[in-house]
Amino acid sequence: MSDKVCQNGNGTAAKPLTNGIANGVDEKNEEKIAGVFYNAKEASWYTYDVLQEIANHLLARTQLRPKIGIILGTGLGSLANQLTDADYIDYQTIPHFPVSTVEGHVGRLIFGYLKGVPVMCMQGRFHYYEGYPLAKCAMPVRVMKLVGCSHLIATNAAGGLHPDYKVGDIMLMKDHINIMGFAGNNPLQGPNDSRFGPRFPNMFNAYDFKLLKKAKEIGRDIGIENNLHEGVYICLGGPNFETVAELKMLRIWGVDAVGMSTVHEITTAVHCGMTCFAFSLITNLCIPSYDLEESPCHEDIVGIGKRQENTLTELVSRMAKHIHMELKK
Ligand SMILES: O=P(O)(O)O[C@H]1O[C@H](CO)[C@@H](O)[C@H]1O
Ligand SMILES: Nc1nc2[nH]cnc2c(=O)[nH]1
Repeated sequence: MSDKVCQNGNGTAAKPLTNGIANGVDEKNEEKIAGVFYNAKEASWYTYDVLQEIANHLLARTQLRPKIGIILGTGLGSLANQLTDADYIDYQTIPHFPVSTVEGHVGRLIFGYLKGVPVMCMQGRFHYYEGYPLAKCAMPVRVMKLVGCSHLIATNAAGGLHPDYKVGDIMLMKDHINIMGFAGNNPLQGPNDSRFGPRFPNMFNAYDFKLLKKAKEIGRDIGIENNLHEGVYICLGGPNFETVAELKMLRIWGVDAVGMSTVHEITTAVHCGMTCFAFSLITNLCIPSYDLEESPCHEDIVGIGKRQENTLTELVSRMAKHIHMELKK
């Protein structure tokens, strides 16, 4: 057994997390968080009017009018350090906004310029396992739309199931499996407000084919083509990582990377007509074997994101630049 903090998957000692959060619960926000646990009704509370109120609040706090929304996944938050002339808006200060409770998710919105392109960036997302209903997890996507974003770039940390994947590789998402939706849990559940989109949205081209092609081109330009893949992502509810039997099943299903986010965000974005691009940073390998000494651990996962900051910044900023130029045409 090695002496790394988290080797055996039995959980790590509770550590103080970022922005004052300890053991996953910020004392100041404990009441707010406790109030949302398992309260699915709250999801449908985010009506068009409430979301418009949030969007108006944000627009009053920044001069920027970005067309591109970015969601930074676990450990990928440092990409936000590259934003210039930025307005930082903590989630706690936004009316009706949840708070981030996970290490590696700072919990603020940033309006700024990414290599000259105006963007709206979530430095920290919301997960189902935090106790938020899926519609609430994905709610900021609708806010992005109401703020004026036509495009979404979503990033995540994920376990690599495909046998060719290595830690640090990037998997461009070409599709996903909405397994939580299979079980009747979907962010679009409940009354449909057609101002956002249709009752029965089509997910056929959820991940924009042209953007996918552009990302591969950029991958070649920045010399990461050998570490760049295209694959299928699945979001499980978490927070536990997978059993060996589950990994075996996911492989049979054609899953290449496994995580606990993104699918409900993309579903919501597609529903409201946004063009989506997403990728997974492969932070650990999901090897379906009982003979392994190591199992995934959140602290390691956060670390991989930080390590890949430069590459990820290059990819995201070049994609943003490309979208920006296309929108100008
Ligand atoms: O999907 P993101 O937020 O990138 O984070 C992934 O990494 C965390 C587990 O370490 C989980 O939250 C999982 O979803
Ligand atoms: N479910 C899941 N989420 C992850 N996020 C990062 N790695 C993993 C993983 O192996 N499994």
